[in-house]
Amino acid sequence: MTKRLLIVEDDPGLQSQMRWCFSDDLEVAVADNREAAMAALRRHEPEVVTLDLGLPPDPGGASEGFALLDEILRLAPQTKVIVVTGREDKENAVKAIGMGASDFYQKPLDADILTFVVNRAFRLAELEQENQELNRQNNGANIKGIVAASPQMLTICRTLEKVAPTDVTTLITGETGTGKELLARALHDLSHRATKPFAAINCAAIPENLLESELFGYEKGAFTGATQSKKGKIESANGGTLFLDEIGDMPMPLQAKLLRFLQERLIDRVGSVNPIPVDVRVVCATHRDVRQLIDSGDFREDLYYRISEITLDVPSLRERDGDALVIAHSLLKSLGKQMERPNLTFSECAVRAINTYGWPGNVREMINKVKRATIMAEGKRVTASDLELEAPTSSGQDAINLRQVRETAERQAILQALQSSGFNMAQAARLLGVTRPTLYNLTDKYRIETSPEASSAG
Ligand SMILES: Nc1ncnc2c1ncn2[C@@H]1O[C@H](COP(=O)(O)OP(=O)(O)OP(=O)(O)O)[C@@H](O)[C@H]1O
Repeated sequence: MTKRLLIVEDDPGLQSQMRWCFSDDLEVAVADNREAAMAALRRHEPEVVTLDLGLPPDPGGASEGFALLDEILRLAPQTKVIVVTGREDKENAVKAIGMGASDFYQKPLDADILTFVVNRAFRLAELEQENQELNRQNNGANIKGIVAASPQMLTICRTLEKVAPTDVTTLITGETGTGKELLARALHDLSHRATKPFAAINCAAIPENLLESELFGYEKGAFTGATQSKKGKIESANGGTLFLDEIGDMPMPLQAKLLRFLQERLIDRVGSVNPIPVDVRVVCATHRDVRQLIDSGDFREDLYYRISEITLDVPSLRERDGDALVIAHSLLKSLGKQMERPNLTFSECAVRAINTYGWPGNVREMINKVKRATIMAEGKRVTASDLELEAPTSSGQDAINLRQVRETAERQAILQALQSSGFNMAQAARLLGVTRPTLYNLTDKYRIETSPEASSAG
């Protein structure tokens, strides 16, 4: 991306000397008074501004320069402002730094030093931007491995953070591929048990006759083939967390045995009469409707109450506002890196397709599609067809002129950014690549509500 510099200088001679210093590498705008400088700031959004403090109507003093410095930092606080002062004007330089200027430079002009100071400011701006981008990717979830921006998932993450340090038995429900196991691992990682084992077992994947010995272990000679004793999953999780996936598929006889374990915290290995005490935190998950299973007599109600001291209902991807795109971006980045295809981006049609598709297989399905696209994409742009998705028709198709197309797209992008950021204006502005004041102007212009309540009511 081209770097942009704004030179605020009222002396035409100095203006052209400074322009000459930089115009090869940078996009340079020049302003000779406060009003012109603010207009240029809004228009070009320069990362760096050099600001001569002695501007008209106070060219001999610094009042106008300070007023402008203040205005710049209020409108675009991330801008790196280098104040240019007179030869012996240390006092004003110090005052400007105190107000938030990032550096100062004293006249007379020395091209080498000025270039050095300006480049350093660009580097600083770049680092700050990278840092912000990293924070954005760390996303609202703030839990390792979980990418989320939707208010629905952020609420789940905050609940998870509160529940994790406790030992309460937690039931995680949600469609397949929504991230139930990921959340179970996060519960473990954020608990005091984090350094102890996390043992997972999928109750639906193991034949009924083997599940009991898998869970509870067995003693030597307990059955044909039991040539030596073996610990079960529950025992191997001792001190840590036991994750029972697809608990809704657990056979009835084992439900009774599990209930006894949850009540007494003792296990009986198959073929043993000596109960063994085990200290585990239990987390269960299911994609099935447990209430329905209870009604149909396939799940014990007493066990249900035991395992659901806290329930986390994970919404499907299509129910989460803005998550699909945020997760897709994150996957494209990580898979692109893994497959040595960095710097891939989604085309506009891919973005629309990701946002409109229903994702029946949720995040797991998305991983497969993005993986495929990472392999198939020609060039740097991933298209909807690389993702094996249908490209939805452009929403601007029926618009009668370019302005309408632009406004429709702008409005949609703003709504999307607000939803993705949980209506955090600073974060939404960053997502859109505009300043916060610009975003406020745009939400006013399009009469977009800036709070989640108001927007869902509307
Ligand atoms: N919010 C998320 N951010 C990043 N990765 C995610 C997210 N949700 C799910 N995933 C990834 O998607 C895949 C499926 O998630 P997971 O296995 O946790 O789903 P699940 O609900 O347990 O599925 P199932 O019910 O089929 O067992 C995993 O690779 C997981 O890391």
